[in-house]
Amino acid sequence: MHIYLIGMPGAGKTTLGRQLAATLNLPFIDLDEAIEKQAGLTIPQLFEQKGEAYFRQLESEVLKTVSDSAERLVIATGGGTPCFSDNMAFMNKNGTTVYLRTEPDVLVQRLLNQELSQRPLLKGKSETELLAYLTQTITARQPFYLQAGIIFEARDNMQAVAQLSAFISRFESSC
Ligand SMILES: Nc1ncnc2c1ncn2[C@@H]1O[C@H](COP(=O)(O)OP(=O)(O)O)[C@@H](O)[C@H]1O
Ligand SMILES: O=C(O)C1=C[C@@H](OP(=O)(O)O)[C@@H](O)[C@H](O)C1
Ligand SMILES: [Mg+2]
Repeated sequence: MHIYLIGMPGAGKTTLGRQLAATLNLPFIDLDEAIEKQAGLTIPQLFEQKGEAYFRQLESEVLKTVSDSAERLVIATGGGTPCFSDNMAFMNKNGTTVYLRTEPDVLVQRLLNQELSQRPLLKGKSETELLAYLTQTITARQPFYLQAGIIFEARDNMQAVAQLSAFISRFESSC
């Protein structure tokens, strides 16, 4: 049974996922990185050259391939992963899903500190446009995100990892 981190871009799936894996002494997989490896193209190249529909199909396939591992993994998904195909049901069947819930204004501040060119759906947006896009997208995605086994508000990083691993072990022992 794997641990799947889900949530909006900037929620900390990759960052917290890596820390959680180190804390639990489990291998870490970033789904976007696995997709890039499989396609031989970066995420921006995939969107540009093949289009989003192709990316979503590949995303669903790679989610299933990496989940085939007999070893328990911490998997950081992409922001859209739970909302396409049967991915959310698949993840709930194959492990513990954790929704890293973050308010749009916090996401904007984190994302503005970063190079947006690596995130094709956000690229070229001003602060106002980013806030509008994230607010609207959270509303659309929330019905999927809220199917997660655990809903977690990430705060200070080090504390967040300890809290999150305690939540996961409590959740899994109650299942
Ligand atoms: N809990 C947190 N507190 C403060 N900054 C964070 C937190 N989680 C992530 N960040 C920062 O936000 C940015 C996006 O994080 P990332 O892990 O790439 O998010 P995701 O994979 O969910 O899109 C990074 O600069 C990261 O350092
Ligand atoms: O929100 C999305 O649909 C996407 C989020 C990205 O992952 P992050 O959530 O790590 O940015 C990546 O999978 C792709 O650019 C699409
Ligand atoms: Mg990520």
